Amino acid sequence: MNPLAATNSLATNPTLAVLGFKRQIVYHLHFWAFVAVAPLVMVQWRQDNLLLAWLLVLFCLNAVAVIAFLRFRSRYFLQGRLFPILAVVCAVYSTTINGHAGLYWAYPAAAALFFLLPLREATLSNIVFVVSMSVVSFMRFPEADFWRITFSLGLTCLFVMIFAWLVGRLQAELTRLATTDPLTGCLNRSQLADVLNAQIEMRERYERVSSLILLDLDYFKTINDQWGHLAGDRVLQELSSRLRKRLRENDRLFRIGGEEFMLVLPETRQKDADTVARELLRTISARPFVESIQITASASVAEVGKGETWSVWLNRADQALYEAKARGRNQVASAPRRQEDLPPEDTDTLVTDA
Ligand SMILES: Nc1nc2c(ncn2[C@@H]2O[C@H](COP(=O)(O)OP(=O)(O)OP(=O)(O)O)[C@@H](O)[C@H]2O)c(=O)[nH]1
Repeated sequence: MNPLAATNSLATNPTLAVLGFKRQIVYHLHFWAFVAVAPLVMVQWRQDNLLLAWLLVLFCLNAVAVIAFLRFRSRYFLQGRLFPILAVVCAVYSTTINGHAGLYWAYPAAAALFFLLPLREATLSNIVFVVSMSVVSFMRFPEADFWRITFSLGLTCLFVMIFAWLVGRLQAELTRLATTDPLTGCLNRSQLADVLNAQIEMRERYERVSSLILLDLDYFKTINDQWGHLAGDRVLQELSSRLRKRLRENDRLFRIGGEEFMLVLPETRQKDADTVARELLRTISARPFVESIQITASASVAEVGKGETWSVWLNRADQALYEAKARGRNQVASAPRRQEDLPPEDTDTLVTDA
């Protein structure tokens, strides 16, 4: 696998894009660290620092292994944990035996921790690192140098930590913006295939059956025409919050079109999803929305079938929704299930009204 592939070609969803960039960072970090450290093996060997030379050999071998795993297996060798450990040990040991010549490597090592480890882990590791370097400096250098090293290394860690924290927040915010609909806060279509595929996998592997509900407001165009787009927007916002109130924590709510929503209900059979869909329609029609707007919705329910792809599953639900609309709206239609997906006691395969 080419670790750059995820960002050279367009990633299919924002989560994959972030993973692609993380892989690139890990890949480049190990590559350039290898280029910088490999010549030092010879230097330390010639100076008879055999232990340090072997540690550096280990460092280089780990870099090669990480690069190879990323390229050919698309995963991290030992989860990328060996680089930070070896970098810190080498920097501390090298400073102990080589003085200032070893100290200079402490700064890139401190920065690398923040690129390779989760923020909390990197911060804790760096505290241990700075304290270790301070102890070595105290024993090895004059007092003025000890203070300089402690503060300059501590400040370097602080700056990189702030930078890593901001990048992490920015990444989380961009992912949120890319995966949710700004009007309603529901998930958008970018996650749709992943979420449905995860349910399909649960069905195929563990026989755990999920269902989806498609829900579409009836005659929404007339709301916009009569009360304006702003009122229409507020109806959509209130609708999503009413839907959310009825859902379980594991359920996922998508806005997949203008006034069309999709709910994914893990571990829920068609019969139970049908009950939920009917309740949802009741919560929509029972109380008026903003500006006393009275509205209804139509819904369809489809349980995932064995061997089905997500697009076939969604298509079955789509057909059933069309059926609910055609039969007069404000009702639930169950997508017909294939014979092999039916539990023995269940013969309810027909389209049913709310
Ligand atoms: N206010 C608002 N309107 C939207 C938004 N997205 C889509 N729409 C409107 O939703 C309406 C959808 O109209 P149709 O597809 O004809 O559906 P409908 O009027 O609900 O009719 P049925 O679905 O057949 O019951 C269109 O007028 C769109 O302009 C949005 O974000 N905000």
